[in-house]
Formats: sequence, structure tokens, C-alpha cells
Amino acid sequence: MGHYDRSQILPSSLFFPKNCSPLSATQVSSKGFGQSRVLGYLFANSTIHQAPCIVAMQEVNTKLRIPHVLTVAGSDSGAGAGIQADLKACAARGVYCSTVITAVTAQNTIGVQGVNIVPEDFVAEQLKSVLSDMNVDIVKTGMLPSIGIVKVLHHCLKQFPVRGMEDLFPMADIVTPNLKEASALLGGVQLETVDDMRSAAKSIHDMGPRNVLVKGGDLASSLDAVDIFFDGDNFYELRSPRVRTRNTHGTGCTLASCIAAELAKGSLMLSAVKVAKRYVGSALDYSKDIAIGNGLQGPFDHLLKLKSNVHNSCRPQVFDPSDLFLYAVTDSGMNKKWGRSITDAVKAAIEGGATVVQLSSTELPNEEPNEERLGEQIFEGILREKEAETRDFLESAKACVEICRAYGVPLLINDRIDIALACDADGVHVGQSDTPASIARALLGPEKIIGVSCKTTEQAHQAWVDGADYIGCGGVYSTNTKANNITVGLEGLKAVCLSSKLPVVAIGGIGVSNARAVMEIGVAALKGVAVVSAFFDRESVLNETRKLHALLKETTSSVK
Ligand SMILES: Cc1ncc(COP(=O)(O)OP(=O)(O)O)c(N)n1
Ligand SMILES: Cc1nc(C(=O)O)sc1CCOP(=O)(O)O
Ligand SMILES: [Mg+2]
Repeated sequence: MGHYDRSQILPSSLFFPKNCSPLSATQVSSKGFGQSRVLGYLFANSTIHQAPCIVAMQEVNTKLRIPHVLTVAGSDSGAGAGIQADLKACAARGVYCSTVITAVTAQNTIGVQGVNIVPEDFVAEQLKSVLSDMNVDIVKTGMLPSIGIVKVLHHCLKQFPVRGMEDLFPMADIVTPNLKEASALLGGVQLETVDDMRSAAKSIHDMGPRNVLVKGGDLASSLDAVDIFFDGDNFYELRSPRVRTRNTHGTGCTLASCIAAELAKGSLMLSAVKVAKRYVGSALDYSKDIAIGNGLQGPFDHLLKLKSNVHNSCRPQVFDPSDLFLYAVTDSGMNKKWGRSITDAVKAAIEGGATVVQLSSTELPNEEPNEERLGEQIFEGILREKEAETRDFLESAKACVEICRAYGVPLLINDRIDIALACDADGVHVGQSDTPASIARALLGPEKIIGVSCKTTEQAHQAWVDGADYIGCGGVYSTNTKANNITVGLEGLKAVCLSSKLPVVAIGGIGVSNARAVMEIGVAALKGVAVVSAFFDRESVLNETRKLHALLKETTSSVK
């Protein structure tokens, strides 16, 4: 072993040799760099992102615009972290990544054997080469191995001298410290609980960055991987199942690069963070058993999307079963009754905690239509000839896709594969009398999410054979929302869950009064509940979704 150990290259790619203080960011400007338009940058895991400049950039670039992240970081010979992780993360997220190398490290899965710092003037030359020629959206920094290199970076990006972090954080859009880094930023305070992380996020926010993500991957007291995102007004607790693996080297660099990539594509901050967290979780899960090197902390595979899904022919693993946790199924009649638009309904459900949304087509129940409702709908002009109905539905679907994308929540379309394709939704939900899942899969391709309604174990098996991603099982309880629906009860739900190779969401008559009983059947395949009337046939969708979300959280933590 050489002179360095892994703790000197922190998991989130911050690297500060003994005599160098961690440093940060400055505003980015295109001035002096020809046609470059630098919108912002991640610096020591922070980012400045100036949305208005995107417009300027699009004007300059009349050809096909490709989002572009510049990473200023160190090379990791083991390719798990640093420049190599940044390149792979950006490639995986469909974003171009240019690189300015600040140091070359000799490292592997055992540790860091050596570091060779790139001369300052050559870092400056690399920066100038990229920035004078290319349209960069986001600059993301990782390992800045000396104050000299930080100064060079500052000088190249904006001509003012470095004083300290207190000058730089106010310019950052986000800083993403892990527990060690957050503790270091706060003078060594102990961070041991989620409440500690919230306080840390608040204190770091007080230093000036617009958003803070305190990453709790190392939080010993939590079964989940829990991160705290704070935007100055609200705290968001972002949880995902902890992936048990030794292959975690480079998660910090990857998360930061992925956030940068999503920002470069135009995402809102919270959405970028959620997508990045989900991406890292999927990559870790995909790579949990790979063996690269003999050391304690291996790298993971960023390019999972290019690989075969061993469980299901050649399909890449893109669906995250934890999205089934709180599944909101809209109902146009109910929204109309309460005088809200579909977009307001969807927004409220997501803000209340819905983790996936299904858009129901504007239709009357197929069987035994309720005369009163039929009269009402004709009166209100909902019942129209098919084509106009489809056009309206497509318009609503497009608006909802936009909202869901901004929040990082998948949007599925009920029944209508044509609409899902036309609005580029994340997938469809089909029933036993709708288009078969095998055909939906052929039409939608490998990446879209497909859910199938199943009441029996045989149907659940067929859904798996057909290439579905999840099962909706119900009606668990009787419901007024779906005419003539057969109730399977908790027993029927349990039987389907026990036999199913696919994750299951329970549906039918579920609300705050009975969701606990549903989740307490305690079968691993059951991932959440799907709800229509308990959200949408109420005055406040936001409040009802919040209530059920809180209850489910409570239930699942006591079930674990
Ligand atoms: C999550 C979920 N599960 C079940 C259904 C019901 O689908 P289907 O049986 O096709 O009935 P309709 O909703 O189309 O009337 C669902 N939509 N979502
Ligand atoms: C759309 C739907 N599918 C069901 C099934 O059993 O497959 S039950 C149902 C309606 C669920 O509405 P609510 O939450 O208002 O009871
Ligand atoms: Mg259907």
C-alpha cells in the first residue's frame, strides 16, 4: 500500500490532501470563452444552475442540442469513482460529458496507492480548451487536490480570488455532502439520526446554497438509505431500500454527476435529485454481485441499461417496485365533481406523496352505467364522439406527463397503449379484458412499465410470462368506483402475492381506515396500495394523500 487510504478520497468524490482545505464554487460565466455557455456547476458536490441561460444556449446552438456536463475531477485508475464514474453516469443518463483532469490517482478496490497532481497551468489549459469551444450546461467538480487548482478553476470560470467556502456556497444551487462531509462542514458535529441530518441540512443551507442534500448512506441507525433534501422551505425525506453490497465505490461522484446530467437536461432540482437517487439505487442493485478486484469496496456498473435483464429475457431493469408504494389512480368524474382539473389533481397527489400516477381514460363504467352519472356526463359534455374524446385525453395525458417528469414520478396510462405511446408516458396498466400484456410489451418496447390486473394466481403467472412489470390485485374490498367488481379479500390478495414473481399493488376500497390491514398481510411481493376514491372523491387530494402516505410509512416501518 502507498501513502493514501480510501478515507482521503471521500465517497462523494471530495478529496482534500492533508494540508488542503475543502473548497467550493463560484458563479460561472461564458464571458471570455468564445461560444461557451456555462450554466452552472457542481463544485465539491455543489451546483450552480442558471436556467435562463439555457435559452441563450439554445439560440447559439442551431443544430441538435445535446445536454453537456463538464466534470473537473481526478482520474481513478480503478474506474469506480472520479472522472471515470462521471463519464459513465452522464453516458447512462444520455448526457455528453467533457473532462478536465485535476489529478491522476493510482487506486483499486483495495485503496489508493498514489496521487499525481496535474500542474495548475495544465488544468487551466484543459479548462480553456473545453470552455472556449464547447457549449457546457453544468460544470461539476469532484477532486480538487490543491488550493492552487481551486484558484485556477475560479480564475477560469470567473475572475475573482478564492477566499473560502462562505463566499462560494451562496452561489451554489445544491451541495450534496455525505455524513462525513456534512459533519466536517459543521465543525465535526456528530450526525447519527435522521433528525441530526435535518438539522445539518438546515445549518448547511444557512451557509448559502439554495438546496442541500445530506446523504445518509452511512447512517447506521436506518434500515433504508435515507437522504434529506432541504430547499430552504421544505424537508423531503428520500428513502430507498438499502442495497447490501460491497460494490459502492463511486456512489457520491455518480449521484452528483447524475444530478448534473438531469439539470443539464432541464429538470427541476428535486426531480433531478430523485432521478439520481433512483438511478444509483438501481445501479447498485444491478451490480450487487459483480466481482471486480479483490478489495473491500468494489465499483458498480453504471451502464445497466445496456445489459440484459437475467430475470426476463433481454429486458433492461428500469422499473422500480418501490414506486408502487402509494399509487394514485385518477378518475375524471370525481375530479369534475370536485371542480378540479386533472393537472391539479395529479400535482396534489404527487405533492401529498403519491409515488406513481395512473391516468384513467375519460369513460363511463362499461357495465351497468349509473343513470344519474350518465345524465350528468352528457350534460357536462364529457360524452362525446370517440375521436374528440381521444384528443382531449391525449392533451390531458401530455400535460400530466410533463408534471410527473418534473417531479420524477412515473405516469402510467390506463388501458390505452396508443395514448401512452403518443404522450411518451412511462407505461400502461391493462386489465384482463384489455390488450394482453404480451402485445402491450411488443408495442411499447422493453423499457416501458406494464401493469396487469390479476385476481388469481394463474393470471399472475401469465402476467409474468407476458413480460409485465407489476400486478394490480383486487378488489381487496368492495368499491363503488368500479362497477360489478369481484372482491378477492385479503386472502385472495395474499394468495396472489405469495405466488407472484412480480411485485404487487393492492387495489379496491382502500383508504386510511384499512390500508394498515392490507400491508400487514406481510408478504414481500406486496409493495403498496392503489387508491381512487379515497384521494379523488374528497375535497382535498393533497391532505388525503398525505394522510395515507404517513400511515403507510408508519405501517411499513412497523412491519419490517
Ligand atoms: C393498479 C391497478 N390495478 C387494477 C386496475 C384495474 O384495471 P382494469 O381491470 O383494466 O379495470 P379499469 O381500471 O380499466 O376499469 C387498475 N386500473 N390499476
Ligand atoms: C380501478 C379498480 N380496479 C380494481 C380491481 O379490482 O382491479 S378495483 C378499482 C377501483 C378502486 O377504486 P377505489 O380506490 O375508489 O375503491
Ligand atoms: Mg382496463
